[in-house]
Amino acid sequence: MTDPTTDTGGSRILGGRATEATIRTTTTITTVKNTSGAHIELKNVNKVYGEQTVPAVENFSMDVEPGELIMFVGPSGCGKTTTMKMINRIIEPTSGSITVDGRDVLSLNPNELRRHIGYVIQQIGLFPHMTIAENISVVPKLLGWSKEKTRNRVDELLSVVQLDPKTFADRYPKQLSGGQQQRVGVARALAADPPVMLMDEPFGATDPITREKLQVEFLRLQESIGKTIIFVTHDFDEAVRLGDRIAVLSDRSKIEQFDTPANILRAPANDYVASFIGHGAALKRLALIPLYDALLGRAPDARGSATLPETDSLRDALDLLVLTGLPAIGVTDAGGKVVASVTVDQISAELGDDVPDGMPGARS
Ligand SMILES: Nc1ncnc2c1ncn2[C@@H]1O[C@H](COP(=O)(O)OP(=O)(O)OP(=O)(O)O)[C@@H](O)[C@H]1O
Repeated sequence: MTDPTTDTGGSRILGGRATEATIRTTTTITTVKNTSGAHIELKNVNKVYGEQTVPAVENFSMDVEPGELIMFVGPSGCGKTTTMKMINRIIEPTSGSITVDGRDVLSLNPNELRRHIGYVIQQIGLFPHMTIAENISVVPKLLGWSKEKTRNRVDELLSVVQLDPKTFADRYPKQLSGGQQQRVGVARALAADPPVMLMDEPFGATDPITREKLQVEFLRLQESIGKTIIFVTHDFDEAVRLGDRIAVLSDRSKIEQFDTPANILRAPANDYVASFIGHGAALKRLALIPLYDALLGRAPDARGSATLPETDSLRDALDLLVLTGLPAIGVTDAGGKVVASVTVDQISAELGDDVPDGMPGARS
């Protein structure tokens, strides 16, 4: 590998690393590591409620790879929830086919199906008269697990969602904050280790700070568990932050664009998608590019200049450059050694034509 500190042409400081970012920025989705997820396929799925003449979902087709985290984004009433709930048959499709790992969900017993698909909703839905441990144990109990196996799983899951089992297992839901309850909701959905998780605005009811914290935790969790997840949200920024791919939906669940966050930000398919992105697409793209994946300069000679770890994003680097007024920021590797530098010009170069106003290279 080229030594980044001597490469005058700029280099990616950890070239070739199979990162989340490389997965997200390429058009073809590469395999996500550590997946325990299932393949989901929806083909020409329709839903017409009752006597209605207009379908809530019309001819919806989508192929989801094992371990992918797919975000459904769209306005209220466009059919996101209906589409998602047809996968575990909380809502029955009117026509079309849905398969999970090749098995037609319509041929499976609905209760059996739901035990294999974790489900997290905004209203959390914890049972108020049960302790946290009992709430998480609902599905393991249905599956006939022993007391010991269930208790071990509860403790393991509480730790996974960053709640100390000793403190929280025997509390009741009302003794937890909203964010803590939401974590329990995620733990409960994971209890039987389902290959598929459906998440309906799971963080919607939390304040922005808790929400961001839950998102970060959730990403870390997904890195290790690699479930196939369908996640419904109103919030495009949440979709960009979390999704491997985003489906931007309009009325009747029409797919306006289905692609990686980076590709949608770089090239929205139409005005409808562009209106969802709103302002600042370039800045949102910068937040998706970690420094180790960017084309950077040689390590700065000057000592004592500001530094950032390579795992931070180009957006973080831009913020620090603006804040300090420095011409360059050092980039450190996992051992804390300064291995490269980043300047505003390099950040502009990464964006190509898509440079925000006020940065070098911006079109006037
Ligand atoms: N049980 C129902 N009976 C009749 N119509 C329904 C029913 N549930 C949903 N709808 C209608 O189907 C359409 C899609 O609703 P859905 O809840 O899937 O949308 P959504 O995109 O998830 O909305 P939101 O973001 O507000 O939750 C809407 O027009 C809604 O009014």
